Amino acid sequence: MPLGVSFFFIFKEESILNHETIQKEIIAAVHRAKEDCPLVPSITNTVTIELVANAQLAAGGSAAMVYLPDEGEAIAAAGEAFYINMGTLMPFYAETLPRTARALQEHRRPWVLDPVGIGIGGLRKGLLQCFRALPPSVVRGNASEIIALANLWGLDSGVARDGVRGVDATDSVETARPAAEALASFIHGAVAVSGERDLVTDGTLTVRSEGGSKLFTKITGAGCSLGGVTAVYLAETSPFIAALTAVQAYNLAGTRAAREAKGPGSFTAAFLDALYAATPEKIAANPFVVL
Ligand SMILES: Nc1ncnc2c1ncn2[C@@H]1O[C@H](COP(=O)(O)OP(=O)(O)OP(=O)(O)O)[C@@H](O)[C@H]1O
Ligand SMILES: Cc1ncsc1CCO
Ligand SMILES: [Mg+2]
Repeated sequence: MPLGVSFFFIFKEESILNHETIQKEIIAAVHRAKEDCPLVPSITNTVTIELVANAQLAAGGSAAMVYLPDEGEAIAAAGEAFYINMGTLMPFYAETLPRTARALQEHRRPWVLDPVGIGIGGLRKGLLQCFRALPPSVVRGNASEIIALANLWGLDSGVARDGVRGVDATDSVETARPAAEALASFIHGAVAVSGERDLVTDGTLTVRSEGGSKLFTKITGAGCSLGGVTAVYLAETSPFIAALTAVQAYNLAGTRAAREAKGPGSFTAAFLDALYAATPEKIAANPFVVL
């Protein structure tokens, strides 16, 4: 092989993420989260706040939930990554969320946005418009939320309408792929779309992760807590690997929990146990396909 050609192959192998290199990065991220116990604060909804904190602890992180503007600012600087979930807005969030997002930008802290309930009201819309100029590192949502956010930010989502109804999805994950890729490119980060099969993209590289359980749709907060766990891994690795690691952990733990659960109540407990017990190697070995 001429020297130029072999150099090309070596360069290609080292610089391009493939299935094997992605698995290695997932393993490293899970190890580091458990070793470092990063502080990952959240401003999240009041419905699922406890599940978010418990899932973050199970992944190895340290959780801290705040509501007030000055506390959001202060803890944004103290934390290593951050999670903002728009589920249950209150009037003072008009001040808390922009001030926290500005502090995150100033201190160069990566953060995850879950645009829950996009489309419900004016404050939510205004705050999400404000985040266009203060972008997160990862957007995590169900298919309808991802399509709606791409449309709100004027990106080419591939779907003109948005099918959000309350906080649940009415679109398929595959339908949201163009919106997810456009959003990920726009934020120079990653987007995770949840559903029966999850999609994770950095705008160029798109991966589909399999597993989980239908029982996830019978509890509230599986998606919210997935966002919180993504933020834990974001303290340790790139947006794309963080988003995929969390998705892989959820699909593995969800599959295992469903084997023992009798219904939504026992599923939630079995899921937290399985998330806590999930090894880096098993998380990386959960089935995923590079599309
Ligand atoms: N039909 C399904 N089969 C398997 N796993 C699923 C299914 N639907 C959702 N999940 C999993 O459930 C988790 C949450 O995804 P979901 O799309 O329900 O989020 P969400 O609608 O934002 O949830 P919430 O707003 O209640 O927190 C993800 O890990 C996803 O893979
Ligand atoms: C049910 C619900 N309502 C507002 S936030 C939330 C949690 C799921 O997104
Ligand atoms: Mg949700």
